[in-house]
Amino acid sequence: MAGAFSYESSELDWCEDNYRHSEHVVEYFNTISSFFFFIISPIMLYLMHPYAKERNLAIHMVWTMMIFVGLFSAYFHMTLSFVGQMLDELSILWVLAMGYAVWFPRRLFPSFIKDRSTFSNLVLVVTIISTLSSFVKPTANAYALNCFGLHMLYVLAVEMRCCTDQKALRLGKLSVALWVLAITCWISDRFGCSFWQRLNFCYLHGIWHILIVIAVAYGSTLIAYLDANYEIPYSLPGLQYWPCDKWAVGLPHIVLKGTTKTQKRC
Ligand SMILES: CCCCCCCC/C=C\CCCCCCCC(=O)N[C@@H](CO)[C@H](O)/C=C/CCCCCCCCCCCCC
Ligand SMILES: [Ca+2]
Ligand SMILES: [Zn+2]
Repeated sequence: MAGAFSYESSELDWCEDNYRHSEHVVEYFNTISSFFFFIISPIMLYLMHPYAKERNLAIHMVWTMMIFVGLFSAYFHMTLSFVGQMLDELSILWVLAMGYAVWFPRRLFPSFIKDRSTFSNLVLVVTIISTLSSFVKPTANAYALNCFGLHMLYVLAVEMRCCTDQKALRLGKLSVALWVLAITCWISDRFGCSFWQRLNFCYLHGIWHILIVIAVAYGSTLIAYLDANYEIPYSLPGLQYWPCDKWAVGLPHIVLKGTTKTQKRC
């Protein structure tokens, strides 16, 4: 058991040279880049609050758990231990499950599912089974997680088919572009390491960390915006960018221009 905590007990080893910058941190840049999750997650929690308050406070679980993804990712790259790998992968699985439970469009539910709470229970059962099966062949977990990423892209594409809202379309294109860039870095680091070592540039996995957290911020805001239009249309949801809506770059969030629960009660 103690072996599972020991340095380099994971079968995974990313392209970055081990112990290059510190004798205590196996992959330095991969560890440092995981801290991006700590920067983006609290900002997203703050920006999502008006929408979550109106829709369901459980939505905050997604970005709260992303803080743990960052923590476990940093621990994994610092040690490359088996426990670090499992914590990193299982925390991603549970964030994805949370995202599906709160945002999966109601009209795409399987016909035998009546409401969101039954759907969430189904997601919970599937996630518990996946958690247990992740110990069978741990090296396959990352690929399975990326398949969920592909499924999310499919759900987004289905939802955007009839969309004419220019701001949402732009956000959709940006999310997909960021995801493509991120996954290219992840695959290149995994399978093209000897090439990158020859160029003395072994930082693609760290760049993946930065790109994927921004892709998730963009993609999840878009899904949340489509959800708000469907579930709380009276609140007149709109899309804006933080810190300044006029800038070409920034973090997207939902603004509610119509009535809200508190206003309705008055
Ligand atoms: C309708 C469903 C909506 C769900 C929205 C939920 C959003 C949260 C999704 C995912 C969190 C991703 C976190 C990535 C953490 C990276 C840590 C890491 O690098 N781990 C690696 C080892 O260090 C590991 O090998 C990585 C495994 C692959 C993880 C793949 C996750 C899928 C990401 C999907 C993101 C889609 C973005 C949206 C684009 C439109
Ligand atoms: Ca390495
Ligand atoms: Zn990583």
